[in-house]
Amino acid sequence: MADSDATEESIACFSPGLAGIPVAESAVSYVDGKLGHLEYRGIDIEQLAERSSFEETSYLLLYGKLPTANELAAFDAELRHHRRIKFRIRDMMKCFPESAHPMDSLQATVAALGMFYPFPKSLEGELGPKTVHQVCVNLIAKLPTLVAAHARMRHGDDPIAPRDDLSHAANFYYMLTGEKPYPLTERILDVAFIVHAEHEMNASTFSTLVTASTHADPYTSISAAIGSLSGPLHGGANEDVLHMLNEIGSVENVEAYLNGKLERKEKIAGLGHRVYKTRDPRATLLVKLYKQLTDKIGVDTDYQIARQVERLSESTLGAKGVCPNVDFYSGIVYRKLGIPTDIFTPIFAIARVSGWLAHWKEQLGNGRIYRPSQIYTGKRDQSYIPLEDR
Ligand SMILES: CC(=O)SCCNC(=O)CCNC(=O)[C@H](O)C(C)(C)COP(=O)(O)OP(=O)(O)OC[C@H]1O[C@@H](n2cnc3c(N)ncnc32)[C@H](O)[C@@H]1OP(=O)(O)O
Ligand SMILES: O=C([O-])CC(=O)C(=O)O
Repeated sequence: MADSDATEESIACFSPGLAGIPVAESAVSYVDGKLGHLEYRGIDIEQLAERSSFEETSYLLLYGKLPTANELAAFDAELRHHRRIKFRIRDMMKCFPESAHPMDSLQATVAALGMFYPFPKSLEGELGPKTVHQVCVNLIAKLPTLVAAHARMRHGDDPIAPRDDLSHAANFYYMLTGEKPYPLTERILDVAFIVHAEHEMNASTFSTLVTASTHADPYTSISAAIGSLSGPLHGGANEDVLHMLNEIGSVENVEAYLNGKLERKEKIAGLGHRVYKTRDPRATLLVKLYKQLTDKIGVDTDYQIARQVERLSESTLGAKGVCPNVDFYSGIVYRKLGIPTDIFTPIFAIARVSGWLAHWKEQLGNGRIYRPSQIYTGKRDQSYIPLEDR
């Protein structure tokens, strides 16, 4: 560390990946990583998965309390009303390359939304509750439409207009496939949205907050979050898990696959978590959903391979707290619903936008610009060398 001016104090605080460093105070969700327990606004995720809807859970996250019947009806009606997207946004998506990943399309179109719905820039963050509410409704309502429209247009199909008579989950499925879902499909998608809606200070939520801390507009902040979520160490892992299951191909191949990965010290998609040192409670809920689906049609190879990966990794990785996370079992549920693999992470974003916005709202007016420090490891006091002398 010669030539650096790092102080002993800054070196002592340094935690790669900010592990264990609180960056905000928040009342949105609570995770107990040892027990594998998750609460949104104090309510156990299992209860929400059992009894709530995505619309109600979004209200809970944004407003810190369960809505009354009237409040829920009004919020739901607003969401339905704001599902449509402007034709210019659709035209813009048509110009994206056919090979564009749906997460890249989503990130770009959410950033573009900010041009259509200008947001007052304020140095003091003085924003009326109505403006803030309107932004939340607009983003939660429009994300499914953006995802479904791109998914269809990339194959040359026309986008399907949203239907106001369907729930958030049913309408997304309808816009994606052209078919109204069976009640079980609708409920499974709804619960998948609930369990993905929020997870305290994960990388994409932190991205939202870092961007918003400069008082950039919320569309820019959510676009930054979508970019963050797309990475394979975060939300993008749900897509990678399915590629891994395809690559393994059969239950008999799991052991050799795992041994190879461990020998090469490579990570296994869908396993491990910064906070959970036991099975992620959401993985358990997703297995339950999968079983509801397969009660009727029987388990398939994807699930059998995934279970074998979990079983065989227990003694090695499980022993050091590397267990299935939320991304491990979500893809096998979505595949069973006939959803294309590259739409898995966009589904995560459709759900997580409520959590991102809850944190964004919480930070409004009381945040300070994020500006951590660094430990400089470069040289000092170097002289400029003219080009001809180098
Ligand atoms: C929605 C979500 O974001 S959930 C997470 C989705 N991401 C994934 O599934 C990708 C695979 N998992 C990972 O890459 C990591 O576990 C992360 C990114 C989730 C967490 O990373 P970190 O908290 O930084 O843990 P880190 O990478 O330091 O791992 C700690 C130890 O567990 C091991 N480990 C962690 N995850 C895995 C894995 N998936 N496969 C094999 N070993 C693993 C590491 O090799 C390391 O071992 P060591 O102490 O012997 O060197
Ligand atoms: O909390 C994290 O780091 C990742 C995660 O599980 C999530 O965002 O749902």
